[in-house]
Amino acid sequence: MNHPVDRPLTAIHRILDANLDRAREGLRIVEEWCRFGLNDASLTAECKDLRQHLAQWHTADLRAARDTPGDPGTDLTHTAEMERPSLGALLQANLCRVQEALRVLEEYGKLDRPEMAAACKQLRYRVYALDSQLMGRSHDGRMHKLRRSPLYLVTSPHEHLLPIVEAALQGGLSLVQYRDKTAEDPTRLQLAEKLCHLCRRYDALFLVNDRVDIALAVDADGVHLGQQDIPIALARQILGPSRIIGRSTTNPDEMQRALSEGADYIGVGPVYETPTKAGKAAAGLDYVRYAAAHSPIPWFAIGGIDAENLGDVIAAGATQVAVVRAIMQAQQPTQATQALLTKLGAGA
Ligand SMILES: Cc1ncc(COP(=O)(O)OP(=O)(O)O)c(N)n1
Ligand SMILES: Cc1nc(C(=O)O)sc1CCOP(=O)(O)O
Ligand SMILES: [Mg+2]
Repeated sequence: MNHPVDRPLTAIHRILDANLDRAREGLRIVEEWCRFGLNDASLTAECKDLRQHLAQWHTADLRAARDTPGDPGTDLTHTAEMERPSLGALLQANLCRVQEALRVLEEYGKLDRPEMAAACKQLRYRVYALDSQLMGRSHDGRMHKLRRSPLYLVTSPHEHLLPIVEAALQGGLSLVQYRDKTAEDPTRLQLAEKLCHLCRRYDALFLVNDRVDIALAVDADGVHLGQQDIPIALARQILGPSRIIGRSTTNPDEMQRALSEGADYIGVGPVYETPTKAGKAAAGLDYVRYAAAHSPIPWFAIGGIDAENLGDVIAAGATQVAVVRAIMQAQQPTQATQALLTKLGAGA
């Protein structure tokens, strides 16, 4: 065996050659999903541009250093590479591969071609941004965000709807549902689109109440369906596998059905009677305790919850709550959001 210090430049060239290939292959795999799975022109263009930037550095001298038969690593395969339990896992593995390859190019590039090393550092930051954009939109990525959202704002119609939601986002909110039971469809569509963009800017999830068609039209992260809305399986068929579907439940039977139908999360309520949903009897804290003991999926206590009674809801076992008036009617939505988040143990 030749010691690498005997021929360091050839070895470095082999490392650069292999990692330029590795990074581009990983990008191509991600690009195919952006193009054919998501139909997303801008993510597809970003992957392609990254690949083309890398191609510029893959010069003939690096290719000439390749020695595949003499490479002891070609037979080494980790079992994790043979198993991809989900699309999310496949994309994540390839994004990690690209990031690792870029880091290798950056480090070894410093020894031989510093300009390429500096360029690869910038490309790595772009891949991180791609990662968060893309994984934020897979089912795994969306569910990860949902689990990390202790507070869920369900909106009500308001002349200052967008500024209120933005104020709440500034207070740390990361999950929003557009709920409007009375507006005409063109208004709903327009508001849903604006809210969706706003939420994206703050890296928050955006769901639409009741309306699968509007959720799809604005490319929302999901939909919330009540007991009177369409079956979850049908919504899944329309929305595809990556979006979140929530279901309202008021008692253990409804919870059980929501679970067997494949809900991603459930609403648990109304905890207290509320004018926002007038006429619906309270399910009470007993049902919150039941959910705490039995729900295997994320669940949000909802109905009449405010800063005053939140402590009781938390004491009954809730770690995630949904509110309408406590934010929509607050004098200062940013501070109201922060106060609720602090009580939920997630304040700034
Ligand atoms: C998080 C959350 N939970 C429950 C509901 C209520 O949904 P639904 O029973 O369909 O009633 P409407 O909101 O459509 O009046 C919800 N929207 N969000
Ligand atoms: C929209 C909604 N759904 C409920 C349910 O129990 O399913 S309670 C509710 C209204 C919650 O509004 P507020 O926070 O203003 O009381
Ligand atoms: Mg509904």
